[in-house]
Amino acid sequence: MSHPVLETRELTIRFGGHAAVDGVSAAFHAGTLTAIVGPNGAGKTTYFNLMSGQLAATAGRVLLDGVDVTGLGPAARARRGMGRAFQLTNLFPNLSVLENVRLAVQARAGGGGDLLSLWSRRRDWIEIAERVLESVNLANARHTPAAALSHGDKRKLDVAIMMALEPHVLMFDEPTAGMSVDEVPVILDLIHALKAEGTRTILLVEHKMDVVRSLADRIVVLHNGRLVADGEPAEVIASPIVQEAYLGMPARTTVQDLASPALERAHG
Ligand SMILES: Nc1ncnc2c1ncn2[C@@H]1O[C@H](COP(=O)(O)OP(=O)(O)OP(=O)(O)O)[C@@H](O)[C@H]1O
Repeated sequence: MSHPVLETRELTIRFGGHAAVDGVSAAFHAGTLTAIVGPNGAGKTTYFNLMSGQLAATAGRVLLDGVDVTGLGPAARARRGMGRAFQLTNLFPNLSVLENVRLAVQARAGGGGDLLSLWSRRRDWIEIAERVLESVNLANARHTPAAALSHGDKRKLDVAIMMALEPHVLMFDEPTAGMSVDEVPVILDLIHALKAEGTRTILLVEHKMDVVRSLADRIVVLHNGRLVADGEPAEVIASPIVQEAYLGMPARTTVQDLASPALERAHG
């Protein structure tokens, strides 16, 4: 098998005495979409934050393309090709959709150079930005200020900005959360298309099991900060440890989302 693009080794973070992520080792390969699931508070978002550099590990390591990036912050990891959607902190609220994406394209290209060449390159950047906006179905809103977008469109813009940076690792934190029914397929189709390219390493935190089923090549299950299952979707969903973890979880979480027929019977 090829070398992993992204890898965590015994990755741990403690808040006070509590290990929110506890010795998690996993490797992620190009062309694979991995869904990270688990009950509320399992440590999924914290694990994402440790991989993207938003949080610093208490122990363990993160490797990106074989390089130890544990000590690097989020910007340095982004420059090495890690993209994370749905931070919503990347948006310039008063700039148009197109300007937001154009700035990301420009940042990727490296904004340096003299004014004249900047000006001619600016056209190329705008063209690339337009193409990215087409791909997320946001071209019609190109002149709308980011602040005026619907929640769903803000999420699409966030994906567009991530795409403009041309990451080879893509992390989606609950891509469909807070989206209207008609907005959901656009984001899912986009993730499908990125996956179909077959070259990217895609990670997804997702509660909705139908979304996980339709997208994931592999499921990693976290429970109390620990990795408790890792494998093919059908196998993982059927495993006793997953059923136990989900049967034991609080009411807010969606048991039926993870339900296999056996689990449904247990609940029915
Ligand atoms: N900055 C922090 N300080 C203290 N505790 C934290 C912090 N961030 C997360 N935690 C704790 O770490 C645990 C894991 O939280 P995390 O948000 O990663 O879980 P999750 O699996 O993403 O949950 P959800 O599905 O509800 O989003 C929780 O017990 C949470 O309270």
